Amino acid sequence: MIQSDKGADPPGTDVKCSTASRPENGLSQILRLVLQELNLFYSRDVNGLCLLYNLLHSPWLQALLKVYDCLQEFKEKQLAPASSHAQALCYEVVEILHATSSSPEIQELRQILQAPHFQALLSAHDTVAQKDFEPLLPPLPDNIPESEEAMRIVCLVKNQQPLGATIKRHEMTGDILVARIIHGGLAERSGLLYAGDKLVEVNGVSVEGLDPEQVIHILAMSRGTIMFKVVPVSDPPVNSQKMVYVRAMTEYWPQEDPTIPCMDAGLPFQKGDILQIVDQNDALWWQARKISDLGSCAGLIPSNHLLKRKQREFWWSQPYQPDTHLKSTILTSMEEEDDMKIDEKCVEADEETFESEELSEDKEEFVGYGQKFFIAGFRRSLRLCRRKSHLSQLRAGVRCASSCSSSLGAPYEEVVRYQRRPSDSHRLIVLVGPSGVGVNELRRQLIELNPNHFQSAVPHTTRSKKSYEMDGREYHYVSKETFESLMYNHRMLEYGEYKGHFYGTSVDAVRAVLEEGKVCVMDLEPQDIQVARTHELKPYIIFIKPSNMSCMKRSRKNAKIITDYFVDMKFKDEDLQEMEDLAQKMETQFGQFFDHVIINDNLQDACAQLLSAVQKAQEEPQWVPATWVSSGTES
Ligand SMILES: Nc1ncnc2c1ncn2[C@@H]1O[C@H](COP(=O)(O)OP(=O)(O)OP(=O)(O)O)[C@@H](O)[C@H]1O
Repeated sequence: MIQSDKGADPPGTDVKCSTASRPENGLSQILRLVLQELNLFYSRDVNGLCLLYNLLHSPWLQALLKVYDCLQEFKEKQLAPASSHAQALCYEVVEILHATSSSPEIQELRQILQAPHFQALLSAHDTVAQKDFEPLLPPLPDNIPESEEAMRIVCLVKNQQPLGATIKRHEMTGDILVARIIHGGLAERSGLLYAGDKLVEVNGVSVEGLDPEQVIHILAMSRGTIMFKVVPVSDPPVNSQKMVYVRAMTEYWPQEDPTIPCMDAGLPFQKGDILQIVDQNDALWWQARKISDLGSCAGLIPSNHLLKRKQREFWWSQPYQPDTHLKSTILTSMEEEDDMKIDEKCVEADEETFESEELSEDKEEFVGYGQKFFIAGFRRSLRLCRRKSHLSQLRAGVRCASSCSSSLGAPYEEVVRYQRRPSDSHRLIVLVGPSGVGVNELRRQLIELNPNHFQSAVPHTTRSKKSYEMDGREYHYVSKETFESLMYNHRMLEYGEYKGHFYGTSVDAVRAVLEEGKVCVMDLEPQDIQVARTHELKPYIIFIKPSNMSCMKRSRKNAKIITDYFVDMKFKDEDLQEMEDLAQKMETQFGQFFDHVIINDNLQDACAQLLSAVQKAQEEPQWVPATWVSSGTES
């Protein structure tokens, strides 16, 4: 019907002319005319017209046709620069403006024209307009014999960047083959070289009979353009793997690995680095980038399987040391040292320092007393009691096992970006740091900022309740049997023994805070982090680190260290040194778990950083183990 009606176009309207060359007569114009005509039929109530009328009137169809018109118009336009010397023109204009009497508008225009980003834009424009592209590729040799039909000539311009390919010698034939093409490197971007291609010549030099090292030497000596003659691999590999992101749970230094196929192509990484794995085709060597440097070309890293094997070999090559992990080397020796120190401090303290037994215990346990208000969960750090308990021996054993297994555990942990939804529970905030660094101080300050939003978990104890205490406020008071059952059923995130009583924080106590819609903030010993790393709690681990010795001496001038004998002592140099050493060891051994690091120098700054980190943890996407997101299983 519309076709037959086309003949009824009003005179003077050329609907058959090119829609592209005359935009005013484009498709949307045609549509307008059709609608005008349909209008006539519509008023006569012709069947089905109403439907068609609505369809043609629909805004989306109108918009679509407009887009089509624009594209058609653009397609037929030959874009040419108005000037290929825009930058020179700009200088001229600036000169003229200088000579002109100055007004605010002229000054502003001069500033805009002279601004570096504007100059850079004009320079880029002129480069494109003049087609001034460097470097120029040399012409292909024209005397290629017919017998070399299966060959490919590849010219690459090196431009001070590595080629991004490795070579090897075929064990049987002795041929020099391209072993792998590095993602993002020059060779890959050219799309002309593939793993498996056989090298015949490099810059006109035959590689027959040469060692890979000799070929590499020729390549290294080459500047500018390199010409390869290759026999292409019959079946070029296709990388159809999806990108995987992992957290490095160990460190890797290619320079120290004699087994890496090409040391220069290796990607060094440290514990905790997030890596984007772009190629897992090789069972032994993967290709990866650091997410902090995604623009760079990929590097070689050992595959999961290979790195595990390396870890095992390294482990067995070490002389037997019964206590090589953090807790035993540092804390066991600290246990003895501390006992000595505490004795010294005890001798140093005068008698007036000792108060009545009950008051002393309160003071010892609750740092929160004497503050603006009482905050549950602020019994003094368990770190002191852990050092002196028989439980610590047991825990040391458990920790040794877990520490050993973690050093031999999966070297990469698959991670994904996780953004907490408003309906999800808050992530548990865990503060970790060497004793005395200010973990409790920062935790308390954070909670005091907004006690309705931030809260500690109420710990459990086996000691009896005092007259002024309330069950569930200072502690959950439980029997020794109940405590042990929680412990052995892995319901305690941390625990310790002090003066014959057990103390600890349970998963349920944390859950209770989270279920109230609050953010639970707790401190943990680094070796307890693994226990808290579950799908349910999704802990965000913040490492509180001491600053350097001179800064610490200044900032801790009036601070008090809390000792086992509840004598608040000033920090001595050796306390600060011990803190620094311990922080370093914690970072070396557990750095892979730290989501954020805060240097606690100026307390106010550190507290502001803590608040910002905690908000980011709850509101912004973060890397978390893939198992926390993809399934309901705990890891
Ligand atoms: N940035 C800082 N500047 C000055 N003093 C600080 C700073 N951070 C903490 N302090 C003080 O240092 C002392 C020890 O801090 P805190 O009790 O928080 O340490 P901790 O890391 O919890 O160690 P522990 O668990 O062994 O008690 C406290 O007196 C605290 O007020």
